[in-house]
Amino acid sequence: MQPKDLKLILASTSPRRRELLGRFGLPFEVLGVEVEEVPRRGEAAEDYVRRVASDKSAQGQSMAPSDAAVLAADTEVVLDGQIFGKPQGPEHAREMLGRLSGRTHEVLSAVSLRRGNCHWQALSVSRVRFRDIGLEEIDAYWASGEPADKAGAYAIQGRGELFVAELQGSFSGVMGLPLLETARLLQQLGLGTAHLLAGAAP
Ligand SMILES: Cc1cn([C@H]2C[C@H](O)[C@@H](COP(=O)(O)OP(=O)(O)OP(=O)(O)O)O2)c(=O)[nH]c1=O
Repeated sequence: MQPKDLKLILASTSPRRRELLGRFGLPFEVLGVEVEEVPRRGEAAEDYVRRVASDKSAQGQSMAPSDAAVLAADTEVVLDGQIFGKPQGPEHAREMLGRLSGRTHEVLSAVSLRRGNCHWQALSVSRVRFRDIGLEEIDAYWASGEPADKAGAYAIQGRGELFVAELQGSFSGVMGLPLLETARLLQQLGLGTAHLLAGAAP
């Protein structure tokens, strides 16, 4: 049973997150948030994603009704400890994908949930191995428009899967909202897994 009067808000502009949260069949509203996404000097990638996800949910909470539960997330690609955000243009995408080619990187997705004074967080870490990618392929991929707004300049849920030789971890986490970790956080609101598995009535 969904707790009565639960108002759930997804603080995100990402269509991927909307689609992924939508899989549970829960009613929720979406609020766009925009926070500064700049790692601090010496900040570890894990601390950075957690901080940004937390900033997003805090900003969402400041705009939402006071009794609402607010969910937000942040996803970053990490190679050799370096954080790859979204590409700023074709050169940047070429550089990122060139460096990811033939290597294994991590995708960190932090999820943050707030209600009232409570704050819960979860982190999903996945390892993704790319096959070797040619320059011609990178340019063709950029021209598709898919990499532009994605961390690491690729989308595993789209054509970018053609680069993926191996995935260890969470497909939804790489895509932007790890569903297992999100479900665990939603339990804090009284939403059990059985409720999420059943989905809401159409
Ligand atoms: C690696 C990867 C990332 N992404 C996306 C997920 C995120 O939308 C984006 C990373 O940027 P984020 O800053 O995490 O999110 P966002 O700016 O798109 O949305 P929000 O409003 O919630 O802050 O990259 C994919 O869609 N597929 C992938 O395979």
